[in-house]
Amino acid sequence: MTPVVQLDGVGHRFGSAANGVAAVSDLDLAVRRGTFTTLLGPSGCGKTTTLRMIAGFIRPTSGRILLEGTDATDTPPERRNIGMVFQSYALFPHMTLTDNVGFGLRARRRPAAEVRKRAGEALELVGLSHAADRKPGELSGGQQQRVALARAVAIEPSVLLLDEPLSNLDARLRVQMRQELLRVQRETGLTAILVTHDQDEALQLSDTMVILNGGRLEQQGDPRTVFPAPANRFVAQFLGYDNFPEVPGFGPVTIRPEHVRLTAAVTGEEAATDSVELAGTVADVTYQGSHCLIGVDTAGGRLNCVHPGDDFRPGEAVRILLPRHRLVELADAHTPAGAR
Ligand SMILES: Nc1ncnc2c1ncn2[C@@H]1O[C@H](COP(=O)(O)OP(=O)(O)OP(=O)(O)O)[C@@H](O)[C@H]1O
Repeated sequence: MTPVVQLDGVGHRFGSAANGVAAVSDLDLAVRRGTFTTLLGPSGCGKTTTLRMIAGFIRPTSGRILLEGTDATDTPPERRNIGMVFQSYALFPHMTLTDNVGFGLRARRRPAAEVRKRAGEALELVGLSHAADRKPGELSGGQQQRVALARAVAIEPSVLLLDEPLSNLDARLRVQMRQELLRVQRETGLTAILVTHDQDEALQLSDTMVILNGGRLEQQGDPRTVFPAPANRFVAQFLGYDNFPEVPGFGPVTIRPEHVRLTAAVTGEEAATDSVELAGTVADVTYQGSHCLIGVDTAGGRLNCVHPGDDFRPGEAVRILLPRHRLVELADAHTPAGAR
């Protein structure tokens, strides 16, 4: 099936070749119809630049962009049939919700009756039919973002682009709105691409997560494949692996803090063959109520551990058990993006 959006070796350099910034480099991407893709990575990794190139606001300085199989590298934004939702809701304050949501359809010169009908349906989709005649200023932040979503969906775009749409909302509402976003995407069958720096958001929403670093692709795939098997140290660190110990008999490995087991050094308990055992000394204990975060110094570096009890103190000798099936071998030792 032809991808809805395809990037072939796409790059963008801001400024001159000599002094510029390579915001995005040599990016290949194929977004399948009806899927939810997230562009994930730390600040400055090129997420927004990528999204803006797909929208047509920024022209790639290398490579090409295909929309529905047709080269659209030089197609202006208004001819791309793309819906956008931004962090700032960008609603018209003097217009009713119906008029805000119908805006894109009116700009496309659709008949008034159709505009009214589709705006009504889009407002219903986001649960705001009852507020159709109100103005944006009378709504909460979460409601305003639903209006922005309804407006983007109303034009029946071939792709919905979402630039950190939830980051202005408080933590509880953000989690609620993620669910809402996913429901709307599933119900409409739209193809969505969302920019975020929040790995929980990406894990929850994505069919495909695309992890960027320094403008380059580090790893992509569905969350259930990527999360347990980060390809390299950057991805592992970004997904919270946090431990990169030297383990005798292994190359570069990582393990999540919640998978490291600690026992007292003196138990005499035989190490299970399914675990690798290390010796260490507790460096610090951070009490977290339901568990403690324990930092342990070992000969192969420091290990962070999520421990269920509060029974260790700094300075204590401990045995560390690393279940073999939890050790993730990293395909490559991480090379900082700037050094490539
Ligand atoms: N208009 C611009 N002129 C010059 N450099 C720019 C411009 N816009 C972005 N950049 C640079 O390009 C790189 C990628 O920026 P981009 O905004 O795409 O990153 P991002 O991952 O979306 O970051 P954030 O999460 O902070 O929004 C950064 O180094 C940034 O400083």
